[in-house]
Amino acid sequence: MANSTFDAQTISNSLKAAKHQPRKRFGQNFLHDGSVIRQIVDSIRLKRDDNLIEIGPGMGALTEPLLAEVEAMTVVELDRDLADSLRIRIGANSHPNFTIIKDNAMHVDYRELYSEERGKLRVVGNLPYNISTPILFHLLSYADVIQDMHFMLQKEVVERITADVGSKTYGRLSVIMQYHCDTDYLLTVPRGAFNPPPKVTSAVFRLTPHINKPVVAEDEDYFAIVVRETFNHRRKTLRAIFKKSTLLPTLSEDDFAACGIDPQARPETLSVKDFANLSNHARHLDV
Ligand SMILES: C[S@@+](CC[C@H](N)C(=O)[O-])C[C@H]1O[C@@H](n2cnc3c(N)ncnc32)[C@H](O)[C@@H]1O
Repeated sequence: MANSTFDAQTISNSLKAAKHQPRKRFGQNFLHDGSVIRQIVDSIRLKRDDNLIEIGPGMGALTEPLLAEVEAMTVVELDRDLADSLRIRIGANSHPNFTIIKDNAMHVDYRELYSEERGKLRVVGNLPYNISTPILFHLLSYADVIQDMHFMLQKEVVERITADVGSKTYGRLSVIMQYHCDTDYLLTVPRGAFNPPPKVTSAVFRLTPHINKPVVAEDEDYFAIVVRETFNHRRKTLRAIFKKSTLLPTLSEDDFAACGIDPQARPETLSVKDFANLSNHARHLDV
């Protein structure tokens, strides 16, 4: 496919034509760098019959090149003005398989977009940074109907999501996301690729929900509490964290040994499997 026609001038003209002032409260930073747009679209490796969903299409910088690659696509846009101008620009009538949902992505029931015939969802979005983590958690609750997700977020958040155990950025977000999905850092995107430029550098990453989780927490809510409580005190040893916490039981040497974990270890050295072992063991003990 030819390079995207979405250069800085096109976006700037589109914004003017739509008399659209980027709205801070909706996290509106529009992509205008054609080569970045092409790299993002290529990284998704779409097939014609994919069930593609874009969150926050904005002025359509990603939407148009994405739509060129698939037979059907649904977009979810909160800003009604942008959704209306997208309908006109893309010509929803001439694209019977292009659907615009004017709604908050946090309120969408993604299960309704799935069917055996359409297949699992492939979700894409240059996400509004102000609500990025809640949107990710909302989508994780639909992991069984999602094939994969490609998102752009602040580089710092992407580094945390994709961090390896033991690294400086490994934390709660890494463990929870990696419990549910394979995570891949794909590309770094400079501030200048957007209009207006955001304050920080961005990055694109892929989340692929596990079909069969390699590690199973018997109680996922309790697992999330263990992860949160331990990383709230990431400088302390696990022995001290469990002793001090009002939500977790005090663990004996035998308890730690049963989980195969050194009580002197600190949270960032624990793998997802270690956290699952700890929570599966601790949930049976009295606090
Ligand atoms: C960072 S902009 C990206 C726009 C476009 N995809 C691009 O790359 O140029 C985020 C987009 O998400 C929309 N948005 C913000 N909050 C939203 C929400 N809760 N649900 C759906 N869309 C939202 C904004 O209006 C905006 O169009």
